Amino acid sequence: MKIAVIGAGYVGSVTAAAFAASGRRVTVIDSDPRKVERINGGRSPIYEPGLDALLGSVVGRQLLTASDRYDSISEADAVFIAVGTPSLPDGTADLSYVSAAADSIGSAINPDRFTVVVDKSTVPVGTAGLVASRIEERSGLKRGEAFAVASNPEFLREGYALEDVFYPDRIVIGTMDPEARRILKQLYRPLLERHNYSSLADVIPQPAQPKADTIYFETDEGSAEMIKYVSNAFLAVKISYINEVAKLCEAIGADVTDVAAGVGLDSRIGSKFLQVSSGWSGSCFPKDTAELLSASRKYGSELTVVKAAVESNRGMHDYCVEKVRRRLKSLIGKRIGILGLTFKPNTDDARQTQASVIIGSLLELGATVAVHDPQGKAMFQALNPNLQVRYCDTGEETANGTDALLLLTHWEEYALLDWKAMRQRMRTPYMLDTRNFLRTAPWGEWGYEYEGMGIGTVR
Ligand SMILES: NC(=O)c1ccc[n+]([C@@H]2O[C@H](COP(=O)([O-])OP(=O)(O)OC[C@H]3O[C@@H](n4cnc5c(N)ncnc54)[C@H](O)[C@@H]3O)[C@@H](O)[C@H]2O)c1
Ligand SMILES: O=c1ccn([C@@H]2O[C@H](COP(=O)(O)OP(=O)(O)O[C@H]3O[C@H](CO)[C@@H](O)[C@H](O)[C@H]3O)[C@@H](O)[C@H]2O)c(=O)[nH]1
Repeated sequence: MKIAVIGAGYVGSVTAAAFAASGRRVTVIDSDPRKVERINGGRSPIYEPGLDALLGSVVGRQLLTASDRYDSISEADAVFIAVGTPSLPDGTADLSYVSAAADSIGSAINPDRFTVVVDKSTVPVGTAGLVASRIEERSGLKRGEAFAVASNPEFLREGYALEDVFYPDRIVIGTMDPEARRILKQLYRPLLERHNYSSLADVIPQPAQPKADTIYFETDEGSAEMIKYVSNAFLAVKISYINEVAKLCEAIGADVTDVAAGVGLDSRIGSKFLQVSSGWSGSCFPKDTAELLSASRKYGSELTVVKAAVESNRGMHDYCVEKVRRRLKSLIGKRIGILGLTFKPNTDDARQTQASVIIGSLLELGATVAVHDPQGKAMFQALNPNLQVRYCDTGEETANGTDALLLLTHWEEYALLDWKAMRQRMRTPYMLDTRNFLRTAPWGEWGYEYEGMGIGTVR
């Protein structure tokens, strides 16, 4: 079977590599020639643990090539669309990249063979129909005859993308076309059965925990498209809930870590996504909650729970700034060090990260800010040209002369810093750990004033 994947970003490059590792011949198409060149050189276009080695292996075995041309579409049994769907200013999803990809597929599709076009991008209900009409317009073909369209949302998490694509909880397929269902089931069989993995054992990660079998779930296009948004919004609501509980724990005199652990022991609730933070962020939750909310309003059925989570989340960013302001009295002329610019560890993705909001507020309140991130500096700098901050090469340098350090992202590298020595670099030894990541260290002994999140003084 031959596959084409359009878009070599966080989803497309991982998807393409996983299909190639399961024995398919894959072409990944991207309009950015730098990404194409990197992949053809056997290197990852993004920072994602394990992806360099996997791409090196499948490119080396000639199972995967990259191109900026669409020629390979004419030979593909399945074409996956994995281009970006960022937010427009009104919160709705920008479908211009998906539309452009559909047009290019329409121009290149082979009328003499059946092709299933699969939407892996996160898109609103109805987009499968839009993709089909654009292909019909360009090609003169009829949906259901020479081609079909399916929705196959992706659920991978950045930083764990390989584990998530090789051992997913579920694969959701949205199409009522029987031929498309047959092709996709055949395509996913090696990943479902995990039988090809042994030959690539050196480049496919072992899951941290034993993984249950993957559920293969078939439905219609619209329901599949909806499943993706509802899943992301559900997770965002869950985090917002525990973050609000953290604030209450501080006020009432309880410890949110224990509260979350105890609550999560109920198997109906589960322990995942109950980690307190300065708020959820990144390239998915903010845009996907915005699109879902906007769709719910359009159809007169506003999802007020999601609306509350979005508002609460912004409040969480502000709460962190307020904690620092309260401790330092005023921020005018104060020097703040920020550890972590990405929305979570093990990624270089700095799109819509909470760090940009928090830093913006600190600067507005008169502070000067020094920042560090192990991987996210380049993207953060490119996306936030107006934030006047000093970029540091190390965590140690970030601490120099500061009145407060804020740990925003729990990179493992920050656990390894010599915190005792870091204290000597600071002007005022105040540390706000927004993830409760380093809370067990002997901060008092080292002369710090340490604050976590949601750790109230027990009365
Ligand atoms: N990032 C994630 O963790 C994640 C997880 C699940 C789902 N998603 C969804 O998957 C989609 C892709 O997200 P991403 O983070 O991989 O985006 P991305 O921006 O990292 O990658 C998109 C790629 O598509 C390329 N591209 C855009 N238009 C093109 C065209 N017409 N032809 C060829 N290439 C084109 C871009 O150059 C870019 O490399 C989004 O809808 C997103 O919501 C993302
Ligand atoms: O207990 C938690 C878990 C996460 N977060 C934060 O929530 C955000 C999102 O985290 P995560 O979901 O791990 O990252 P993503 O890579 O954005 O993955 C989400 O978004 C993807 C894109 O749609 C989906 O594919 C994934 O299933 C979904 O988890 C980040 O800011 C995290 O720091 C918390 O604050 N507490």
